Amino acid sequence: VDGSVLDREETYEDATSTAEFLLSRTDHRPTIGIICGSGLGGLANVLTDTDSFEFRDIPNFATSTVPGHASKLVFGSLQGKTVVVMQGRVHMYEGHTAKQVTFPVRVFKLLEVKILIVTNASGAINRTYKMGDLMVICDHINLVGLAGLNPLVGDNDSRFGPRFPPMSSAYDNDLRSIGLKLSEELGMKEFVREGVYSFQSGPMFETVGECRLLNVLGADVVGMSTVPEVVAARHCGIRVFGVSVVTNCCVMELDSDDQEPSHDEVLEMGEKRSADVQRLISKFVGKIID
Ligand SMILES: O=P(O)(O)O[C@@H]1C[C@H](O)[C@@H](CO)O1
Ligand code: HPA
Repeated sequence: VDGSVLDREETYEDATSTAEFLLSRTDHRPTIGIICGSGLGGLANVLTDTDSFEFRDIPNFATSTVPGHASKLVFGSLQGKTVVVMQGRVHMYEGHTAKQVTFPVRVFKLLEVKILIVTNASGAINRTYKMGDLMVICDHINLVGLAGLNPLVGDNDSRFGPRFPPMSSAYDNDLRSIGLKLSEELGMKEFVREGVYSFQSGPMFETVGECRLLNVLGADVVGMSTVPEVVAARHCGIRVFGVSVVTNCCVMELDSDDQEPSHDEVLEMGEKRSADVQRLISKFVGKIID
């Protein structure tokens, strides 16, 4: 597959050699990893004292082909903490396997990252949500993973985690409380929600019937990423905090005049909210004990 670098299952040894590659080229020893969603990579630009690597120069990393995903791994300082930021991510719809998409998370584990912060763009299923809202993710619905396309399928390497990991508290309760309290302190209460992210593989946006189905299932938003990374992180014991930017409202009625979603609209709204996301995540990093 174009852009994919491994044609076999990524192993613990692959992750070890990638981690060693990075550790020999930076003095940073991050305890917090951050993955930036569509239009949200600006966060990497507020780090200081940075060491930056193009994904294509990192052994075993895949490269993103999606506009709005810079494909850089940036180490640096943020609010007095050492962090590693993926400025952009790769998605399964680009042709990568779930294991390739989550390989960076396993490398984070070997770098001794303890907390993963994930951001993404999503479409609103919940009819009370508005474009531009931020949603602290409290749970996910992994339709793709439930159907068998997930990074934990295949041999389990117990050096990463157990064969049967629980996912019932995937999004850390304490981290969510800190994030929500902080959003109030920052005057964001009016547009910050807490809700459920549902994952579909993409790259097509959803039909009306699919949106209605997701609504019945209890989803508040839908997107095309994040969940594989969260599954891999929880498997290896990394705590997770997630924020989704509602970049568009899903079309819930056939033959309506509602605007159809487009990636341009997603990027535009992602960039509009990017300063707020940066502010929230930066202060959050400053507050948490890693
Ligand atoms: O990486 P994220 O989940 O933020 O990207 C979303 C999902 C698709 O990649 C794209 C659709 O516009 O944005
Ligand atoms: N659907 C799926 N993924 C998305 C959407 C959407 O409406 N908006 C941004 N990412």
